[in-house]
Amino acid sequence: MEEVRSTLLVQEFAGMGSKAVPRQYVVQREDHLAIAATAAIPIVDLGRLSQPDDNGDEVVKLQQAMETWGLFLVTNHGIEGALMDDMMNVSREFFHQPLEEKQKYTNLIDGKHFQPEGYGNDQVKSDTQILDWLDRLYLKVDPADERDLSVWPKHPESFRDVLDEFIIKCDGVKNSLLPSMAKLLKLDEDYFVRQFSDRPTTVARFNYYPQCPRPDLVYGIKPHSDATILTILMVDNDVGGLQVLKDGVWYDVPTKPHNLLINLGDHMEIMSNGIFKSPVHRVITNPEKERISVVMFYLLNLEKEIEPALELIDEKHPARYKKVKIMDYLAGLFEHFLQGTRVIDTLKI
Ligand SMILES: O=C(O)CCC(=O)C(=O)O
Ligand SMILES: [Fe+2]
Repeated sequence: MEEVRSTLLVQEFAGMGSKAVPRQYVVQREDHLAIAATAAIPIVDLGRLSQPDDNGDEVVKLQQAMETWGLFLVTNHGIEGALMDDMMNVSREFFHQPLEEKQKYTNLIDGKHFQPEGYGNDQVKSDTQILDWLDRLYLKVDPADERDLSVWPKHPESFRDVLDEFIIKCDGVKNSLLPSMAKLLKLDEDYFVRQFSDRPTTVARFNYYPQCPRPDLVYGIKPHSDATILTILMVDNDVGGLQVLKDGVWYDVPTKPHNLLINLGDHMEIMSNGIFKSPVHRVITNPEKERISVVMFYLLNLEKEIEPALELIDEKHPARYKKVKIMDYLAGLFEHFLQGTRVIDTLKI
């Protein structure tokens, strides 16, 4: 199908100060601001969780979070507040540059053909598609030899150095969570760490949600679950907007300065045979304030097949998901996202 493109990035449109929003962004439903409450997700102390002799409460909190919300906050995670602030600040500086500067990293080849990496907004596949109210920068960071540095910002000048350090630190957070997750499933402690040993994929995504005159009509990001093992999010300290769906009800996700949010992904739900949950979440817009999030997506090697861990399967606990190659999983992702459906549901047995 011929690609149809919107002519403006969201940030440029928002900057015009219009009180209306273009029709491509308008959602055809009305429930999306009806929020019950704030999600009671736990805060897990990662330092204590990693101490074998003194981690009782933290393990219980982690288990409860993984089996109900699929979401939790972590504190004492080893990333200095100053580095988190730097990462947020250089991201904000990047988005605040003039359009011409950001377009040097565009995600449109020859101004036309969409590629996931780079700066821009949604891939537009038809003129009836509903767009999200965000611009983003999307960078593959692992395997490191597959980085396309032509779309890695050179300005602000410290962007790459800060990101390099942030990547290493977030990787450490991921690696210190995986053994506890495996133990909760009574798998070998290094079960998940081993899965990540062979050229896994990591993607960094910088989301910029400009202020929006009609939060009642427009999504920052439509409902979805992440196609990852897990996702680490650093969200704006001052502006909420992330919401999670549980038992048919939407909840606000709380934030705390310098905490990180951990969001389990579909591939963890599959490998845990449904014991751990990959939450459906979305972002709503804010009429007064812009919002930024920095997100690290952790996937295995895309050539790998995933399935429920064989150790979890027996006569009483049959496999609940079919085996799937990660690459094939990702191939169907965007279409499902647009339809408001989930790839994982097509694999349920
Ligand atoms: O901005 C956020 O808080 C969430 C972003 C998100 O869900 C995503 O990038 O997949
Ligand atoms: Fe997400």
